[in-house]
Amino acid sequence: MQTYPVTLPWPDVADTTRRIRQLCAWALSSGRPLALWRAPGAETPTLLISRSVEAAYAGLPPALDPGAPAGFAFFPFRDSDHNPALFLPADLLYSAQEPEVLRLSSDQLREAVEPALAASPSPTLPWHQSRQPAPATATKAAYEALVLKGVDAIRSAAVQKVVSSRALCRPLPAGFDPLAAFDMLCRKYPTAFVSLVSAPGAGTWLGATPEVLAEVTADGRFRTMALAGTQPLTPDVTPLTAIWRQKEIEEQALVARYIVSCFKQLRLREYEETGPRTAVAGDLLHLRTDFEVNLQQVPFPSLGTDMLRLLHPTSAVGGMPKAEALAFLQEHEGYDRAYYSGFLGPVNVEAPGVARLFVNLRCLQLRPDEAILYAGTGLTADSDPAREWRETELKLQTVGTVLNQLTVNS
Ligand SMILES: C=C(O[C@@H]1C=C(C(=O)O)C=C[C@H]1O)C(=O)O
Repeated sequence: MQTYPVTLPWPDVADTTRRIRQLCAWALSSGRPLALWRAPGAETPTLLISRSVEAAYAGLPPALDPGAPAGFAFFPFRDSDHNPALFLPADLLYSAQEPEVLRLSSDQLREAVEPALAASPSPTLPWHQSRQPAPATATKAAYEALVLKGVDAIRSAAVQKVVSSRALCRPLPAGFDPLAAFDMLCRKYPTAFVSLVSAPGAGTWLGATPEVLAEVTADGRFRTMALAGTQPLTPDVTPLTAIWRQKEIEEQALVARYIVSCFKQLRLREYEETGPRTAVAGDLLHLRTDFEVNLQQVPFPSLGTDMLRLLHPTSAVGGMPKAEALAFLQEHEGYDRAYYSGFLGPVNVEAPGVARLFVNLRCLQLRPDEAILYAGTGLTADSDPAREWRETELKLQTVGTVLNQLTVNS
């Protein structure tokens, strides 16, 4: 399908925020899925709308290959009928970098969207809702009991590492506006991948994640990272002064080793490994190792695709060994993670062959009157339940900040 740019006569002054709102209003009221995102370090967001949700149902994770279709991947933590894997085709693209231009895949879509450009969107938009009930939320006692079970499983050698998580339900402030919340996350977290995804069936998800799952860049590099270990960023503890405990060093090393084992499985030896270093993510610090492969120098044209399929879900969100850790979570975690700790991001949108996929962390799901927030912590044999609970509280604040401060429509 050919996407051609169309310059459309927008009826009013060049206000990209308003244009994004108009396009979202049209997509949502006509039952179409949308994804709005701002890449780390980018100045402006991109909006993608698909012709229908039926066109977005996906099986395997997307191919990271210049010839593959352009779209936005939105994959759940685990496959299930409740949380379909989606690859939203790039039928309509709008980038605030080119405010007068819409990229459309067909004349049909152009005819459908044109009248909407003159409409005045209402301040409250009909965001898509998940058909699933709200997930069970864990009390402090319940979460600490889960951590203890995880520690037992590690001590008995059933697993090496497991990442437990929980959901938290918070009321939405009156007049909460997801687009204003998205803008706020963009301003507050310039180095995060900030996203707002709304799709029939999957619901509406907002987040600001620090974790790259698989990236293929315009200059032919494949990148991924091992991110784990958490402590708060405070005036006394900065990336330069942070000290890590043995527990966090081991926990992060396991994630790095998992990535190396995926390269090994593909028999790739030519990767560069940098770190671990302390990295800032919002008000938190993590340990991070970066991995990079120069795709021009290795005989692996499908490395991005193969690595994506091997990596997800990584040991940073599931555990190790993968199958045993996932079985532990299925049995004991007690709620449906849905799209939390799945992955998301654009493929072949920026340019053919460029993909930016992130782990869906520091996110929330919007429901009519409430937000469901999600966070997890990597456990090892030395985990302290009260400390792990506090760590989830800190992580929940990253996206939770929009609920504290946003009460009016912008
Ligand atoms: C699971 C989460 O984060 C992951 C787990 C971390 C940890 O255990 O220290 C750190 C970064 C992420 O890889 C989350 O944010 O919910």
